[in-house]
Amino acid sequence: MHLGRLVLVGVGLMGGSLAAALKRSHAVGEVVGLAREPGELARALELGLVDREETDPAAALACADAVVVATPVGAAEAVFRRIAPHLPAGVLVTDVGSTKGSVLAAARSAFGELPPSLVPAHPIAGTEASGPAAADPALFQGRRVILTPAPESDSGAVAAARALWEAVGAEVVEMAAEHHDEVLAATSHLPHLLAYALVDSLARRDDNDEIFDFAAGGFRDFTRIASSDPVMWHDICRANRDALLPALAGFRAELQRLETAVAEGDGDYLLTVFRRAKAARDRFIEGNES
Ligand SMILES: NC(=O)C1=CN([C@@H]2O[C@H](COP(=O)(O)OP(=O)(O)OC[C@H]3O[C@@H](n4cnc5c(N)ncnc54)[C@H](O)[C@@H]3O)[C@@H](O)[C@H]2O)C=CC1
Ligand SMILES: O=C(O)C(=O)Cc1ccc(O)cc1
Repeated sequence: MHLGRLVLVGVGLMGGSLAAALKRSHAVGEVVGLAREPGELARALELGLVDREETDPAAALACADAVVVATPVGAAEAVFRRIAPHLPAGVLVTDVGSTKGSVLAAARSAFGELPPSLVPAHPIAGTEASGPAAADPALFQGRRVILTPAPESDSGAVAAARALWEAVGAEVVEMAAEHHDEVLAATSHLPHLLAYALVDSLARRDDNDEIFDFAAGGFRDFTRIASSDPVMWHDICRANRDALLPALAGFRAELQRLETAVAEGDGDYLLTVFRRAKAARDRFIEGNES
């Protein structure tokens, strides 16, 4: 797989990492960053993540072989509207957003109908860091990327998206957007919301200095997740409301049951839950190490 020109909209952790990885594997000739205003991509240029900054979408998209949208998901519709009039037919459009139903809806609204060359993607790789300085060419190596093509998606475009992600070392799987959003609501969006809620609720206590002074490992792990980019997670929680609400309701019921067990001194229930959770985590780690 070789792309002559890749147009990147959003050159932060994800966009920057993809550009760096494609360059490292010699899978791309030129990376053009489409900026909102001149100078926006200065740092990305300095780091060699993009070769050229363009603010004019027509100039950026001329001769493009692929377009990757790597902005927070709330910006997707505005980005699609900006590129729509200048997108040559058949050019692959993909993204890295954490929610997929919202990206398909944004594209339908911006383009009028879904372009067959649009193949939404979600790399299950990342960190709490953001911005171009955090870009890492190895970020996708050995990680999964979920493609969520629509029925309208062209099979050639799906194959091109697959080849792009495989070129940076990812394992590509396909899934319906709705199923993706339900799975990720439970495994990613709910945990981030819980981490933000826990850290915020403790930080707002009067004795918060002492709480942070004596924070043991467990709380520290939650604080790492809660230091993720607030705008990005605000966008995700709004975009995936329909799947996140049932995940939250299910979790609230579980928490309620645990509260009852603590109140009633029901050690059997606590031990059952803790043992089951530990076994699940141990199995998960073992499966991911092999
Ligand atoms: N951070 C992570 O670990 C992961 C993030 N994602 C998804 O990747 C996407 C990007 O996330 P990050 O790279 O972490 O964020 P980031 O904050 O590092 O980068 C986002 C970039 O988009 C630019 N941007 C924002 N609005 C824009 C617009 N309207 N037009 C052009 N550029 C715009 C920002 O200037 C910034 O450079 C998000 O949709 C997120 O849900 C997916 C997997 C992992
Ligand atoms: O930093 C972490 O623990 C993450 O979970 C990174 C992450 C954030 C968002 C995604 O859509 C996928 C992965």
